[in-house]
Amino acid sequence: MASSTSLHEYSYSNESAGIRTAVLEVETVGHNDPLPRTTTVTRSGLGAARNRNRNENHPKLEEGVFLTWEDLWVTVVSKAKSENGSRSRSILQGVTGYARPGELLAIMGPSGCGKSTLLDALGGRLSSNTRQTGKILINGQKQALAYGTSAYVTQDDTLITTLTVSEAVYYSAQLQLPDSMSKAEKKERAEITIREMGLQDAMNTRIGGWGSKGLSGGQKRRVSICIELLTRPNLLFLDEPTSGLDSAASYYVMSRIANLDKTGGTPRTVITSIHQPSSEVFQLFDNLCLLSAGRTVYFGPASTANQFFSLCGFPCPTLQNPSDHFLKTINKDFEQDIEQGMVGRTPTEVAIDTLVKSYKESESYQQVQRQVAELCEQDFGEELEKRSHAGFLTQSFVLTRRSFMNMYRD
Ligand SMILES: Nc1ncnc2c1ncn2[C@@H]1O[C@H](COP(=O)(O)OP(=O)(O)OP(=O)(O)O)[C@@H](O)[C@H]1O
Repeated sequence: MASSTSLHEYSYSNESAGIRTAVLEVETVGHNDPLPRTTTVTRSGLGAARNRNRNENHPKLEEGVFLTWEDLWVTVVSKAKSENGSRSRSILQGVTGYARPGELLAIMGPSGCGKSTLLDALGGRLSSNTRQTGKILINGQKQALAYGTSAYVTQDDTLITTLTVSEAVYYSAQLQLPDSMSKAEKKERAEITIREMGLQDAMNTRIGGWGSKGLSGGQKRRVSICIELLTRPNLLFLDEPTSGLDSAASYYVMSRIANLDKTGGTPRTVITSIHQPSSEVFQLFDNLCLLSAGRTVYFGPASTANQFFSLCGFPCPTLQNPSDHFLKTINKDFEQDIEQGMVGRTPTEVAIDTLVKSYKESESYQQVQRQVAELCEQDFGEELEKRSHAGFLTQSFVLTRRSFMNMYRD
């Protein structure tokens, strides 16, 4: 049975709190489902989010990080001229979006479309041969990400293979957490974080590497994430956290990440780039940013992306994973190949242009603009505070100990 989706939009307001919330109901029938599934997407802004915080005791939303980027361009400048005679190349071309506390934003697109560049730009990690224009605001202000408020998990695991999981995480805790915390507190933080990532059974297993078997690939990814979570960052960037993992391990890693802020404390803002999520992993995303050659094909609730593609004339075939369909539709790497370079009967280049143009004219785009404007105007008070870390002497002592331990075991 072909799937069909219908949208119902209505709004309600809370006069006493001065909040108006728009609700988008997406009703999907298909995939052999006898009953329609209804996903409710609250298109609320900060006001409603804070309202939820007050009314449902949602923990400390005010301390969360709201990140917005507007008309963001990133250009690479090289000494050699390219084929068209230009010395610069635009990797990101005017992308706009936002990320909010308690939500997981996934950045998807074909290889080389600019996913890592967008993450790097938002995390303030662009390399020196790039130029960036556009507005990136943290809690409505232009500010650098203060120490301890954000963390970035890179694509590669750089772990010391001779250490066990608990040693690796505990050493990192001693290096990152402030001297004002006692050893017992640091140990406890390390243990809680290990449990958060579901690694309690592997605590005493050595990480392992070349020639010495240790953790699986998925477990290593989780140790890397654990280490970055020790400072309890409010903003978490993940570059391809599931690369090299099978679908079961990918789901496990992503579901842990998606459920991180459900365990109490300040809701975390999570932005991840991801290559090819399974449909189960895709369902974990709150928002989706789909890029093609540096342009936005879609930004909005992940649950309505399918509807957007259908409306543009590229419906997802029955029983096909939506993310596979999106990527197949906008991947022009194999354009020379007639079979691959056509979407149905439409050339990929034309399909991408249609989607980019349709997105710019869509209600989703208007909604993103409104949300970004609302977040930019909001008064969030003080800038994010820099957190203190371990002093020079502590770090020297811990690093020396860790090196000796590594050399002895190696
Ligand atoms: N500092 C740089 N100097 C030169 N070219 C760069 C630089 N950073 C990125 N690029 C180029 O920009 C394009 C986008 O790169 P980016 O790493 O953002 O893509 P991606 O979508 O993350 O790819 P993948 O999924 O393969 O990791 C690539 O063609 C890359 O070679």
